[in-house]
Amino acid sequence: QSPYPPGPKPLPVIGNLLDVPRLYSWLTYASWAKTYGDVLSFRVGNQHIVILTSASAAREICEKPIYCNRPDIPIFGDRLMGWTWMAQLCAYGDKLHAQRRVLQSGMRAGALIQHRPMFEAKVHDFLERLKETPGELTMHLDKLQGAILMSLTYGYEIKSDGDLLATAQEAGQLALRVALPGALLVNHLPILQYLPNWFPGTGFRKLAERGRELGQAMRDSPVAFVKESMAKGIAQPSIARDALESLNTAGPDSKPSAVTEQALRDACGSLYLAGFDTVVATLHKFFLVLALNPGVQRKAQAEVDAVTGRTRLPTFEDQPHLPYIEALCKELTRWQPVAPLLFPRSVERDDTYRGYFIPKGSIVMTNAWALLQDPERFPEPDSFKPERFLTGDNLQKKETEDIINGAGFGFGRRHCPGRYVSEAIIFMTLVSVLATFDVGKAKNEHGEDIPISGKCSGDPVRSVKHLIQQFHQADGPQSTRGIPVLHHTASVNGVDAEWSIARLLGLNFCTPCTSLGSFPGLLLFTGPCRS
Ligand code: HEM
Repeated sequence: QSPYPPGPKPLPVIGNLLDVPRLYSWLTYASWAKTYGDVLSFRVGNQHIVILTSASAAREICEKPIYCNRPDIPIFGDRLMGWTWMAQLCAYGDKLHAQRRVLQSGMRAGALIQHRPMFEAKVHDFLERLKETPGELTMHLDKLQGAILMSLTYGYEIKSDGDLLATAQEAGQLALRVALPGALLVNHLPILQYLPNWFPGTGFRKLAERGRELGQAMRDSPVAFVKESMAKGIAQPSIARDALESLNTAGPDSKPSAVTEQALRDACGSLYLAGFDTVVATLHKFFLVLALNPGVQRKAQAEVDAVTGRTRLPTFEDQPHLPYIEALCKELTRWQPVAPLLFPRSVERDDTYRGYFIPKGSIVMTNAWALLQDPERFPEPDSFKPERFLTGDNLQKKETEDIINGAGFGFGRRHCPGRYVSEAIIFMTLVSVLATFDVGKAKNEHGEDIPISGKCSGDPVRSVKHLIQQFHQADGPQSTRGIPVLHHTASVNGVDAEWSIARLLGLNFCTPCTSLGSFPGLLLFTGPCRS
């Protein structure tokens, strides 16, 4: 048998359990990579873990179908919550292919053009709310992303309470509650799921039951809403509407990976949990970047102002004329990545890669943080420098972009299907905020800046928590920039422009985080979650 990929020497029974830090595990993996190379492995108990630290290895491995499963998390499994229908947790195979067809068709760059007015309108609503209560930034960002996802997926406008969004939000909170490391013993001792209900310590079954109900509601109610709206002829453009229309017009398709109504329900029902925290965390990061880098903020504002003449809000049509903003968006993906170890894969059967044996059931993770922090490719990697994307020949640019996309959104067959959606939301929010707000550090009672370190928390479950907590309550809106924050009912050229602008002095964030569960001392499943 070929050797396992090299790695630190394991102890008997526990393997490398004591070598894997709970905090900043990606830093440890990056330093191991210097000794053991870009494909290294270690063991925790009898679980093999492989860490990839080069784009070439990540591309090659993540493209192979046998590396495209997700590790099992018992609470989400079919005996408990039954959430394995969700795209992000789904086994690799026909069901996933059908879902990904729905998602890729509904969220490809071309398909998103019809949603641009909606993105702009939701961002304008956000500006209004931010202007009124800048200290509530977190709440406003949550509302922005919630409203966009419900509209994009179902053409649904959120109401105050008890609506479809509430179900998705409860499901998001539950996902966090049940999947956080140490939250439920059953995730670490899967045998517990087979115990009868009366057995002490099986309280997780109640949560599982609620999860099952929410999962069902998340899949069925919104699609029922879309069908009803279609029957009345008032359905707004959405991924679900377009997919239902294609289903109605297409002839029967007997391929195992054919799109069915169930695939469509599953695909659409996955989007809130997959696309919420990742985008909200990136937008939080943007505000942090502005507060930490006044020079970047001024440059970006100057570029936006030159295009709009400071008489209107920016639009998607302005995008080709905003190269510095484009570079800023890329740097935002690179700097302090939201998913430093991407989402883990599990290996379906024994394999040999570059002469190394990778056993069935191994967990494979890509150290995206290390790829995006490579000083040869990204000099001074700790600094936030959009300029790094404005130079270089085309070839180098292309390679760098591939790395940013792969390390930001995943390599290979299970890469993020929501990349273009997040790029559109992030672009529109960035330019609109830059046009209308100045973002700065909060002041203390003596009027002095409260320092922000910009240091990221090392907990893989909360890698952006510290970034976010470093903001402080704003001291209220103040007029500065003199650009209209338009009501979304107004035309983009500003007929009903309201000439009152807020200044953001400081922000008060909650704690979006970036992974869903872990082994004792080891990240098991990296993905979006909330706290
Ligand atoms: C800044 C924003 C985002 C980041 C950084 C991000 C990142 C990721 C990553 C790293 C993966 C795993 C890829 C892999 O395993 O190779 C993923 C999967 C996924 N993302 Fe995103 N994502 C973002 C936004 C979104 C949005 C807005 C949506 C949808 C509206 C979305 C939907 C999904 C889905 C459905 C999957 C699961 C795909 C699968 O397992 O086959 N994501 N994302």
